[in-house]
Amino acid sequence: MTDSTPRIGILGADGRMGRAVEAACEGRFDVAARITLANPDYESLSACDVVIDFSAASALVAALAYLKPGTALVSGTTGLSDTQEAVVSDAASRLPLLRSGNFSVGIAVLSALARQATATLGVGWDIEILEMHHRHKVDAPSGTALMLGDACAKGRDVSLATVAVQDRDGPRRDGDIGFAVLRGGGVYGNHEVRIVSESEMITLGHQALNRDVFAHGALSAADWLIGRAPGLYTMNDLIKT
Ligand SMILES: NC(=O)C1=CN([C@@H]2O[C@H](COP(=O)(O)OP(=O)(O)OC[C@H]3O[C@@H](n4cnc5c(N)ncnc54)[C@H](OP(=O)(O)O)[C@@H]3O)[C@@H](O)[C@H]2O)C=CC1
Ligand SMILES: O=C(O)C1=N[C@H](C(=O)O)C[C@H](O)C1
Repeated sequence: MTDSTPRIGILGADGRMGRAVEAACEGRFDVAARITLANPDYESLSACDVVIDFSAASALVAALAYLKPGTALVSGTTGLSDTQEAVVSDAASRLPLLRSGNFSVGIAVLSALARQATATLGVGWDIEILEMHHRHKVDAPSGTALMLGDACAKGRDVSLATVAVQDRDGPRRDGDIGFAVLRGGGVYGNHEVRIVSESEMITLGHQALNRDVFAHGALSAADWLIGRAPGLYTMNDLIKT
């Protein structure tokens, strides 16, 4: 480590992702703060150049108050309420903030393909999004599934909120974007977008083969984000530069 090695804070450091991030920091980042539920020393975040968050919505919201203006924040936590989403988005007026429901490059590409496919195909095709994750996952549908749903909705020029069906208990309506959720075992994260007509079905899919893909993606985002102007950034900003 040198004096110029960026100082990083890990929010949710003892979690599955927090541990993967800490391991991936080796030789690249100086881990200056580790925030856990047992030791929530948020003050230590004020000494960091960048904070990586894979924790819980309440922890993310609590941490915001301790970040000095200009501290880069990379957040992957999913399952925020609308109110929590608004609080976090507001923080982008004083922090460079990059958020994504998925830090893999493969999902960024899948998302672009899903948008392109739904824009090209138009009406007459039904969209269903399937996801499977490990048995411990708290939120459903996953942040990634919602991102993919949003990409499909944008392809159709509609708002996802008006067409999303998360708990189907009746017939499908034209224009619905349906979500199906599976949980079990140790699955890192599988996602499929199915686009189906009366005669054919397109399946666009992605499987995460380990958790490191998310950790390395988040650290690439951290490298890119340090020193940028306050604002809300996404993986697309990183990929296109
Ligand atoms: N964007 C992406 O690419 C990815 C996003 N994620 C998301 O990241 C989040 C974390 O996932 P994962 O690591 O699997 O979950 P874990 O439950 O393994 O980790 C979360 C950690 O945060 C801790 N925590 C909870 N509340 C607080 C708090 N108030 N202060 C400090 N620490 C707290 C938990 O402590 P305790 O265990 O004691 O409850 C736990 O150690 C989820 O929202 C998940 O969806 C996950 C993978 C990739
Ligand atoms: O909780 C997880 O594990 C994951 N969560 C993210 C999500 O909600 O999409 C990303 C990835 O699929 C793993």
